[in-house]
Amino acid sequence: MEIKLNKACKIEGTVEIPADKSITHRAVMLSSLASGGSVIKNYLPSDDCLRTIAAFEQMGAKIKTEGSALYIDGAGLKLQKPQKEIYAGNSGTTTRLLCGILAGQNFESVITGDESLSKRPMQRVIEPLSQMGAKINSNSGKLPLVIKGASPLKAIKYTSDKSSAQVKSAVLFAGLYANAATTYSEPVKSRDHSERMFQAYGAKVEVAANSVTVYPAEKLNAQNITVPGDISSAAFFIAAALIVPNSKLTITNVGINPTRDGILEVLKKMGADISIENIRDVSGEPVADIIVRYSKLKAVNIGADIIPRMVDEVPVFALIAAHAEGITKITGAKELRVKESDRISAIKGQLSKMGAHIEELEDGFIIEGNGAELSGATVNSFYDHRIAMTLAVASLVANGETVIKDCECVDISFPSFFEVLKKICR
Ligand SMILES: O=C(O)C1=C[C@@H](OP(=O)(O)O)[C@@H](O)[C@H](O)C1
Ligand SMILES: C=C(OP(=O)(O)O)C(=O)O
Repeated sequence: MEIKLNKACKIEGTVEIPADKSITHRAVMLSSLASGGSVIKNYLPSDDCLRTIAAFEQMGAKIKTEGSALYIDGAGLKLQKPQKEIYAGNSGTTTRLLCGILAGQNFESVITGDESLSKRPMQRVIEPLSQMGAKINSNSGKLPLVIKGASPLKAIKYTSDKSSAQVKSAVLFAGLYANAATTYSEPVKSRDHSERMFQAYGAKVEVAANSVTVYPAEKLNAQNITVPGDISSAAFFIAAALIVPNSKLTITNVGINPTRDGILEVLKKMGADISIENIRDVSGEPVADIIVRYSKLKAVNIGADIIPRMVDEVPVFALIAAHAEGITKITGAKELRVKESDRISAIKGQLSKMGAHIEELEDGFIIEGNGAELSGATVNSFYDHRIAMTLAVASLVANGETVIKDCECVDISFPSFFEVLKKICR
């Protein structure tokens, strides 16, 4: 699906951001592994989360949808062997977290995915889970994966060389099936939704600065969870309001978990007019309303210490940096090369086509913001939802028409993106 967009006069109004993708995945997984009936309110019905739901239905969880809620009758920690392979679609989170759960089962299972997912690295989960005793065969570290679980798994102390919530969560899930406490350490703390939610479902977890210890569990307790809005989805509208002159936008129900709020911290440093109001707790996650006004921004340098807190926002941040005064350097973002597309190369290529001054680094970008005016062009999303949405926001400040290819990929994380965008563009 090709989408054509034109320059916006301003961004105005109030939007409620759809539910968090990371939290929806985890809530479906933990509810499926729990004993009894859980309710997940305000879940995200995006393609990636639907893959997770389908996977657990295949393994014995009974999942019913009613409006924006999911009713899950858990299968317990020991799942049923799926009758056929599990298709994870485009979703890295489904695949990697599932590996941790399948490692602890008494059966062999197979995970496959789409073309993009089949190119993504899985050795990062194969390695710790193999140390724990699972037997995993792969296509040179890529999908399809054949996972033969072991019971119990062997507890390990694992130090990861990268900060990845997916690897961490895979090890934590496997730790529920281990013979003793399992500890995972990482260089910079990655998103901690798993740790928070494990505790809510009754698993024993100890959290230190950059490490987490999980204890074996006999059972998990069903829960009622409300999923907050996704800051990674909100980031596109924050960006739009910041760079389109005369804008003012209120974004309600945004998760502001401190392991996810790097984008807000960096934008404030750049001089962004962003206020965070009505901070509250929703099912153990901090949530707020965010008011954003068009702002004159100054360039900053960001690196490996903050990237894990804004990893999925880097593409749209690059666009914002192209509107700041001065030169922004982004480093420590090499992980972007192994997401749904090579996001460093995609952003450099497509924003350059629109007239931005961007240099590509192995692990980031150098972006010259001074007065670069964007022009409409025909650009490629590479079937990557974050690239499609970044280019849609870029079109709002570009002269002339922008044509974005293959926009159906927004369904991966934000199916209503273009409707919401239409509502706030004047
Ligand atoms: O755990 C999660 O829900 C996610 C972790 C991040 O990936 P990595 O763990 O590979 O950094 C992020 O990019 C992804 O969108 C969701
Ligand atoms: C990288 C992403 O997701 P996943 O790894 O789950 O495919 C994303 O949503 O930007």
